[in-house]
Amino acid sequence: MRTSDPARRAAYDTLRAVSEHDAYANLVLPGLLTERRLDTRDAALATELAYGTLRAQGTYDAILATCVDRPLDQLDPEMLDLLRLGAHQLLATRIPPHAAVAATVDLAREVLHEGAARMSNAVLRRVGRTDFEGWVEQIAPNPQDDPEGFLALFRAHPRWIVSALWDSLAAHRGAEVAHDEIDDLLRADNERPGVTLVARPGMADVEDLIEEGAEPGRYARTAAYLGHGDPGRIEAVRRGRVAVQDEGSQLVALALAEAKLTGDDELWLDLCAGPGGKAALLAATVAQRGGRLIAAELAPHRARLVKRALQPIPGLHKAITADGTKPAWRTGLFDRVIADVPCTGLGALRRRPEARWRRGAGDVALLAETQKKLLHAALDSARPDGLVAYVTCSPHLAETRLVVDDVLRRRTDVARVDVRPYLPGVPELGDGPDVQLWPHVHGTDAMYMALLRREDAARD
Ligand SMILES: C[S@@+](CC[C@H](N)C(=O)[O-])C[C@H]1O[C@@H](n2cnc3c(N)ncnc32)[C@H](O)[C@@H]1O
Repeated sequence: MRTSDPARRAAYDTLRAVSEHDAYANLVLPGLLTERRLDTRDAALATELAYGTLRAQGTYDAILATCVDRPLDQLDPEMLDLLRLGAHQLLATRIPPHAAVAATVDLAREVLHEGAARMSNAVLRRVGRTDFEGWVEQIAPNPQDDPEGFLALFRAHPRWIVSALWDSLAAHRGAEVAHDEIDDLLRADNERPGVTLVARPGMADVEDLIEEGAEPGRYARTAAYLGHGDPGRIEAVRRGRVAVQDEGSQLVALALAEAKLTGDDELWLDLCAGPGGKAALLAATVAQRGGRLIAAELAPHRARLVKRALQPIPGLHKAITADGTKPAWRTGLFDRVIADVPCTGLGALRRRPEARWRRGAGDVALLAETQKKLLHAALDSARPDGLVAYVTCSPHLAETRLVVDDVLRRRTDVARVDVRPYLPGVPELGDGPDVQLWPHVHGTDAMYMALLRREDAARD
């Protein structure tokens, strides 16, 4: 591949892989950067351009729709990606407008043809006539009349997501706070998070990571922040004693591990384990108590990742490929169970730049059905007095509180446990008993956790 502009070319190729093959930008781009040996500066530019363009794609499309003389779905998809990349440079970077247009026109000539170069020149000149705020003024609804519609365009989130996040903020933090904070939350979704490390209990210490230049985590005793450093340079990461893991994920796993339990405490289950981040943290923790973890995962390729994640952890843990809704083990077997269920991922939008445009409101109901089945199965798998953590990386009420409420309405053998005492030092956890973490408040992904105790009674 010959190009005079490796950063823009890598960004463009990432956009194409995402649009054409449903690829994940955070998996594609690092591979391209390594394969093409981009230097640090170009790699940083390519990352900013690819992630920034993908994050704000819906807003750029709304702007481009007013600058192109036909519906956007009638453009070649290559042309559309190119225009989005150009719009991002014009509206959200410090690249001078003439350079943004010229670089995109050159790229059009290189990857498409002369006609595309002419078209991108004409369209981007129209885009560049006003700045981002100017465009918002022209095409966004009035914030007083339609605050959700305004924020959807201004903060580049689909409207249904703005609405779901707002509802969840209101339910957990009150209507007034939600009104004041929704913009902070959406803004936090648009910021690339730094790298957080987990020092797996009994295998590494946060102090060792501080010596490597990391800062101690705010809340989890296992967490350290590496900023935008490369975790691969740390020996303990290469050996699996330390891994990359959001602090919210660490907190919910540790809360389950710390919750008060009477009786045996040696057999734990992770019902939805892939790719294995929480499984590895829980396995290291139960190993310190002389116990073991069974980690189930439906997708065979993800079960292989779980197996790999568990390999360095001391103890006799096991990764199995299994459908958690149809347990392959006898009921009432486990002392502690985590059901970190498949969800829309609305709590981790800052990590996956394209994710917000991929999901639709219709996905939620379908996922909620699976989530309920998995929670029933998790409860059935726990022994009497055993504990179950229901966890999602989405704050959507229909995937969190409403799932738990629905499952509990149908059973007489479950009690709710207040999670908050097991998150010591974490502020602003609401009225309980469940907890919702927030990127703009806690600096973590928006993890949700409900804690349930299985009681000795029959299901309805
Ligand atoms: C949110 S992810 C789990 C993340 C994981 N706990 C971690 O910390 O790395 C949910 C996982 O559940 C898996 N899954 C979906 N349906 C399942 C089922 N019926 N049984 C077991 N796993 C399932 C998905 O493939 C996905 O890997």
